[in-house]
Amino acid sequence: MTQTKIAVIGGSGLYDIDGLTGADWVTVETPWGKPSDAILTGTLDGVEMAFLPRHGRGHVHSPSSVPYRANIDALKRLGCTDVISVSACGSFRDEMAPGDFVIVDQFIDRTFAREKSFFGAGCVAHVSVAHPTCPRLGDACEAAARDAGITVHKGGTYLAMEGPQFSTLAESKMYRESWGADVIGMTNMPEAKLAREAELCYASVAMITDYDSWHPDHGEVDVTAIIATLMGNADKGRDLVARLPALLGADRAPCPHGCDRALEFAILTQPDARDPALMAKLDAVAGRML
Ligand SMILES: CSC[C@H]1O[C@H](OP(=O)(O)O)[C@H](O)[C@@H]1O
Ligand SMILES: Nc1ncnc2[nH]cnc12
Repeated sequence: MTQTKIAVIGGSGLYDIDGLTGADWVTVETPWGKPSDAILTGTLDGVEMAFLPRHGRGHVHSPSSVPYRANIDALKRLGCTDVISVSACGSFRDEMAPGDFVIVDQFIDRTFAREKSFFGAGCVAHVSVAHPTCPRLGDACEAAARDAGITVHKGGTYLAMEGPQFSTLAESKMYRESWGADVIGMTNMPEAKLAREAELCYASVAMITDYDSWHPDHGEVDVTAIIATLMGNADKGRDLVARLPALLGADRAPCPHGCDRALEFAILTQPDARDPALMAKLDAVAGRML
């Protein structure tokens, strides 16, 4: 058993959470640069929590400029075991309506202007992301959403686009009709891949704000409409997060899906061929293996 420490990465509209005992914003330095912001730490129902606003307070970072590696490293460095992403998303399905939540379990990664791995020349590693989210953590998020009276859909494919512009109508239709995506956003990749490399359980809660641009009855997505829906969604997101500690508990058994052991056979570079400078940067992410 290890001690549970739940990290929440808050997306657009979610810049803090309430009710933490001993709440403190802590600054964390990482070898990958500065995280998006300081991290709000404290306990909730006796469980340790860490909250990081993905875009920073005041919404400073665009989806492409979010320091994804620093964010995941900082959460690992703080001892987090589980990461829950709470994100604003567009919907490609009639039944996934604005205001609903989707527990995402798959991704299509269309991002191209971001650092996607902690590893590289001097220490090569290949982790599996066939199942990029943790079912145990996803189940807890679903239960928390249901307890909070939120309309929640279990399972869905999230199309991660580069942005910051929204999709063209042709892209929107292609993602929905040909590619089978259910929701769209700009931030969960490479975040989910990096969490896997850092051996953290990762779950993604998509808070639906709009129908992107494909829906014949809803016109094209625009940010004013998104913001109107975002505020109500953020309150529901806070309610969901507040219910997680009681559901996950303070003592955590090893992940039954192996998220916490993802690096076990992943590092290919022989010990004597590894680059000492990169190895030093991997102290938190891969410390267990080094
Ligand atoms: C405010 S609309 C576009 C913006 O919102 C989402 O951010 P996040 O995933 O952090 O909630 C989307 O991915 C875009 O970054
Ligand atoms: N339609 C959309 N496309 C990309 N990111 C989004 N975030 C919220 N709605 C979105």
